[in-house]
Amino acid sequence: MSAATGSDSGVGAALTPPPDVASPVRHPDAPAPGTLLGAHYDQCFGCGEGQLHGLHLEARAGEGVTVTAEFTVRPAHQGAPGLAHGGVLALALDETLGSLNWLLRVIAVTGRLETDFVRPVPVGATLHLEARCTGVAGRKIYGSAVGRIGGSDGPVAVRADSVFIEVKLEHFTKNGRPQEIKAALADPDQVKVARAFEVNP
Ligand SMILES: CCCCCCCC(=O)SCCNC(=O)CCNC(=O)[C@H](O)C(C)(C)COP(=O)(O)OP(=O)(O)OC[C@H]1O[C@@H](n2cnc3c(N)ncnc32)[C@H](O)[C@@H]1OP(=O)(O)O
Repeated sequence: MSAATGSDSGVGAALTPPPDVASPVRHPDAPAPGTLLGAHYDQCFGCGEGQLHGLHLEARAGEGVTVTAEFTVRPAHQGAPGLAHGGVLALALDETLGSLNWLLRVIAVTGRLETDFVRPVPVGATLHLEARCTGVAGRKIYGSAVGRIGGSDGPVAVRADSVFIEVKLEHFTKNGRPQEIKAALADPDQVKVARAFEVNP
């Protein structure tokens, strides 16, 4: 078997929802449209305030199962001189798509993320992201996101389609490094504990 085929290659793991896909259902307790979601975990590289060079991405609940988010590219995020690193842009898309799970109130992790890099994003630019859940099929949660430069009507810089897979809390408690898991679970703020793992509070 060649290295580019077989079950470990990811080839064939479709991003197209199956015919029996269900429309996503916004949880009744999801934050109202317009609400800032805040960081789900202060050490998250995507949104956490505790990460000096993190993206500090700010996501906001939208209508239905949609979110908007913003992040400003800083010098620490460069790939080529003066330009955002593609991996950082993929992270911004991943984090925004991951925020959708909070509106569904489902614990899920990224299984697949396919990204189009449409135009370069300079340092100092603010990327305006929009993500929407396009369907749910069993444990698979499908989503799409787009990032525009400078404003919600700015030119498209990046796009992504994703499949998140619903997991149990044990996904984190069994696989995460114990010291961080213990610290996160010990937070006296139960909402913070819930959000660190995106668990229904
Ligand atoms: C708290 C939230 C933080 C959010 C942060 C932002 C999001 C992230 O970056 S999360 C971190 C990055 N992601 C990860 O670390 C995930 C690592 N991967 C894993 O742990 C596992 O492969 C996992 C959990 C995704 C799937 O494993 P497992 O639970 O055994 O799935 P499995 O039972 O094989 O498959 C379940 C279904 O998902 C599908 N599936 C599994 N993996 C994929 C994939 N990569 N792509 C597409 N579909 C997939 C399967 O085909 C199957 O579909 P069906 O039900 O139709 O047969």
